[in-house]
Amino acid sequence: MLRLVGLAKRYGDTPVFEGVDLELRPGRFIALLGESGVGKSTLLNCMAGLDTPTAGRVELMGQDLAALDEAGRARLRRTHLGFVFQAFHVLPHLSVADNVALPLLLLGRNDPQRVRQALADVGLEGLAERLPAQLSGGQLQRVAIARALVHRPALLLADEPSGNLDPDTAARVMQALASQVREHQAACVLVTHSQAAAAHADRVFKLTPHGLRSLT
Ligand SMILES: Nc1ncnc2c1ncn2[C@@H]1O[C@H](COP(=O)(O)OP(=O)(O)OP(=O)(O)O)[C@@H](O)[C@H]1O
Repeated sequence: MLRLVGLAKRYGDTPVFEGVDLELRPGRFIALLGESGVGKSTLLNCMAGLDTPTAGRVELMGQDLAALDEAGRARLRRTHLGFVFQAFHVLPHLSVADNVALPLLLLGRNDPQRVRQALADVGLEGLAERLPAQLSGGQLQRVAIARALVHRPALLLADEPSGNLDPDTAARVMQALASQVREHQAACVLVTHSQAAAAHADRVFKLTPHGLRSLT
């Protein structure tokens, strides 16, 4: 599903991380902790082919991302990936429901029932027709999560998805991610500073400048 081999990233002369190895199989849920600035978001972006590592290899669904062109990487992402970004990247001129429906439309699917279910999973059932400007930060974050889940991707990459949420809503959102893993055999990489969020994962790793260290 996802394999990282000797992954390294540097900006000019400044190393971010090196020696990152990981193998993630379907149905596995891992949490990634690490100090601010250690490169967790950069690593997630490398996993998605949105950033290019300086060394090493990323294999997604058995394909070496470096061997694909940009269109090939985009196709792979569209089909197999759900990504919750730290900055939600919600489209401002589309309603909540239309934002969440986007991954399905890009795959040529029209499934309002799936959209309703994804919104209900994150507790936004009443807000489908609102525009993003009419939502709170935590509600926007949940739109981003519903959008990442709606097409039932094989791999979920979530960057601090519970960061802006109160404990009850955070637990509900983590539950939505976890059920995607358990019921649909997705794999999930969760970047978080929250121990409560990390507790939903099967394994917890800490990203250090010299690779991933297993904490559990
Ligand atoms: N375009 C860039 N040029 C130079 N350095 C960069 C660039 N983008 C990120 N960095 C640096 O790379 C490092 C990793 O950033 P990243 O956002 O991946 O960290 P993070 O672990 O996700 O941090 P946080 O927990 O605060 O979100 C940081 O030290 C950051 O300053």
